[in-house]
Parts: sequence; C-alpha cells; structure tokens
Amino acid sequence: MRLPETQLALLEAASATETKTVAQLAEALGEDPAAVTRAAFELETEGLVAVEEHVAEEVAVTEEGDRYRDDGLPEVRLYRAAVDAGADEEPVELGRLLGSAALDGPEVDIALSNFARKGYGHIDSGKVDAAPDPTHDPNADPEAEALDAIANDNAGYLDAEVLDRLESRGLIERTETTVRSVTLTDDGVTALMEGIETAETVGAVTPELLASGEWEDVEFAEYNVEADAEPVNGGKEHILRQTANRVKDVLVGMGFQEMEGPHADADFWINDCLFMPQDHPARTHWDRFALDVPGMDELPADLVERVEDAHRNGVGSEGDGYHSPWDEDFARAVALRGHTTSLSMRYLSGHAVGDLEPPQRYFSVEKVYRNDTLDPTHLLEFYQIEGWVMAEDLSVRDLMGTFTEFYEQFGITDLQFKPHYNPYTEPSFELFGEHPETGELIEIGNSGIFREEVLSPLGVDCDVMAWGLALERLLMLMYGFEDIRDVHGTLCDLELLRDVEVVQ
Ligand SMILES: N[C@@H](Cc1ccccc1)C(=O)O
Repeated sequence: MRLPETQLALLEAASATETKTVAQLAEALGEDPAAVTRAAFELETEGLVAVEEHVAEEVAVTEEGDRYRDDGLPEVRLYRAAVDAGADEEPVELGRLLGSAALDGPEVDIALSNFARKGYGHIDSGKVDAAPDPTHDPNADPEAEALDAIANDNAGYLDAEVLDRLESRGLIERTETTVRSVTLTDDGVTALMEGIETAETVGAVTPELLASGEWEDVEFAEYNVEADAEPVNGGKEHILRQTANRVKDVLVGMGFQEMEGPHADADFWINDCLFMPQDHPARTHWDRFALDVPGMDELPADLVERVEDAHRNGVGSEGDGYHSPWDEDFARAVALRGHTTSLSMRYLSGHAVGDLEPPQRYFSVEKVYRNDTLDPTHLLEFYQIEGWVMAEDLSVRDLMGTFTEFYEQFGITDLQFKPHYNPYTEPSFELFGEHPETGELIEIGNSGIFREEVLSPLGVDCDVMAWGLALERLLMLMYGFEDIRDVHGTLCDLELLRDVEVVQ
C-alpha cells in the first residue's frame, strides 16, 4: 500500500486502543491541525482509521476578567476596603471607600450591584455596612476562584451557574469547537503490519507541472469537501432588508400592489384624513417629529373641505364629529410620518394613482418615525408593513384570514387577536405572536376596518380593511432575538447578522 507522507505519519502515530485528538496528533507530528484533519478524513475514507467528532466548549478569561484576577473583583475590593475602614462595626460613607478600593467609573456600579447580590453587606443612604451573609465568604468568592481555575486551564468541574454569571458579566468567553479524535481500525493495524510506502501527492497543479508534462505521472491529493474552512464574512444584505424583500414577494404573491410616498408629509395625510382629532395626544410634539418647514400647500381643496366637515359634523348617521377645534394650518404642518397609513390615505383618495375601483389590494414596507424611548422592543425609526384591501362586504374574518395566510409564510402559526381602539377603524384589533425564546406575547400589528368618517370624505363607498404590521417584530419572532437593537446600531449582534439567512 502507498500513502502520502502525512497520512502515513498519522497512521503510525494513531493507536488502536487509545483515542487521540487531532490537536494531540498535530502536536506529536509537528503538523498543522488542518493538514492532520484532512489526512484523518482521507484515512477514514480508506477505512484505516475511525474519526469521531464531538462539540467541546472552550472557556477563556476576557481582558476584563484578567484585570480582576490581578486587582480583585470590584465587589471584593469594596468589601475589603469597607472592613479596613471598620464598616463591619459601624456603617461607613461609600464615598470614603472608593479611593481605597480603587474604584471609579463603571466599576463603582459593578461593585455596588455585585456586593448587594452576593450579600457582602448592605448599602443604605450612601453608607456601607460590611456584614456578609454567612453563606457567602468574600475571601473565597466563587466567581474569583472560578476565574483563576479557568485561567489555569482547570475549568472542567466548575459550577454552571457561576460560569453563566461570569459570562453575563463579560469576564469569560465561551466558544464551541468541534473536537475530532482518531483511532486505528483493524484494517489500519493490518495495513501497518503489511508495510506502507510513502506516495508523493500533489495538492495543486502548477504551471511547471503542466509545462513539463509531469502532471500525467504525479498522484493528486483528493479533494475533501468536508474539511473545515475559514468562514468568509463578506458584505451581505442586512436581514431586515432581506426580510422586507421577502414580505414584498409574499404580498405581491397575494395580489397586492406597492404604494410609495413621502417620508415627511402633511399632518393632513398622516392624521386628519384618518379622523384623528387635532387635539389627540399622538399629535402633540411629544410623539411626533415635526419639521421646521413651511406647511404643505398642495393639498386638494375639496378633500380638505370634506375632511374638515367630517371632523366638525361627522358623516351621515355616523355620529356628529368632534367638538374640538380644527385648523387648516395645523393640517398643513409637515412632520416625519408616524405610520405609513398616510400612504393609504393618498392612494384611497385617488390622489396617488387616480380613482380606484374595488376590488383593490395595496401595501408598502416603509420606514416610519416615532418619538419613542429606545428599548428592547422600540426604535425611533422602524419599518411598517402597511396594507389595505378595498372590496364589498369585508368582515373581521377576512382580516384574520389575510393575516393567517401572510404570517404562515414566515412560520408564524400561533397568531392571537385582541380587540383594540383606533380613531379611524371600527372594529379594530391588535395582533400578537409568541416569542420563540421567551414565550412572551409580542404585539406585532394593529388593524381594523376603516370608519365611514374616513372613507366618505375620501370618496370610497365600499369597505376597506387595513393594517400596519411591525417588520422588526416579525424578525424577532422569526429569529428569536430578544432585543431589537441586536439588528440595528452600535449594540448589534454581528454573529446574528452574519449567520442568519432569510429563506426566499
Ligand atoms: N396606523 C396603525 C396601523 C393601522 C393601519 C390601518 C388600519 C388600522 C391600523 C399603527 O400605526 O399602529
């Protein structure tokens, strides 16, 4: 039998009775682990060795963890400084301890929260009382001990809870790696006994090999399509954009046409057409991004008149409007749209693509802007999946069926519906979906059937059902991340952005 040099060396280094890892073998042979892995797979194909794989976790201390190994954990330093200052007898002013505990900047908060969590004492009106809970010994802090054990490669038997805590504190990093180990098979043992010669193999064709004609005689190494390769992280389309495109495809597949229109628009289109009273709280400067530009003058005069009339007097038998002020200048003021229902108004009024005869279906997947507080489920700018269907005799069942059909395309089959109120729809309901990781119900959309007070001024005399769904929330349900900021901005989860691929 003839084998290439590395394979032969590996075969000789492997054992029939002792499993050796690729790392061990690579070290023994003075070879690159990737080359040993390749050789191991080739020998496995020949039946000469068995290759086993398992996933192992590697734990490493981070830079911050290393610093605390040298200086002590902030909470332990605080405890020691407190004891030195006599806080085990009588509470001491926190401010007096920071210097001797060498705490400043973010470490102060770290020290305080962990000191309290571990029961090393109490902090009350700025005074520290060092009275450790008997079950927690600051001189044998399990987190400090675990950091040392990890740094000394002794992480095997550490408490999982302590490890989780260290990881959430950013003091250790855990990575999963595939460990491969090799054992000789009976055929391998026999082959070795019978004697093996080395065969030179060539990894790549070179111009020299071609020019000399030598290529005809050499033995080429086989391709190993299973070998590990360095991941290549090239640029790619952001998953939000990928999902937006998928949403568009799905809606077009359901017979919808796309709407487009201005991000900055007159309040008339954003709110007044929607029968939103001008003194509605959502119309104050707290919630919207008003623009310091002159009001929009190209509003259709007849429509403005009908909308004003609906606000002042109501429509037909549908109540008698709002008894609150209505001011045309207020309606002309320009703001960033807080929802894309402004586009639906432009289209339904016939001012976007001309008068529309039922049946019609329209959608948009566009950005909206709200002066919200940034948190795990709220952004100041986000994407809304707006849509409406214009037809005779629509009911809530049509809406629910449309949502069921739409969300099914994204693997979401557990929609829940909750009655809701919008000034512009009746009935209205909100949609919820269950978060795949936390099980929490997440609001994913708002919908309803437009009221007469909206449709009549627009000149529409059949039913229109409509909705605004949150694209980012859809993403959260699809991929299970818990913080919307994982996909946006400086806190984004690069691994998620690199790895996730939207099924088209
Ligand atoms: N504009 C609503 C969504 C919606 C659109 C159309 C009808 C009903 C509700 C929102 O932003 O929440």
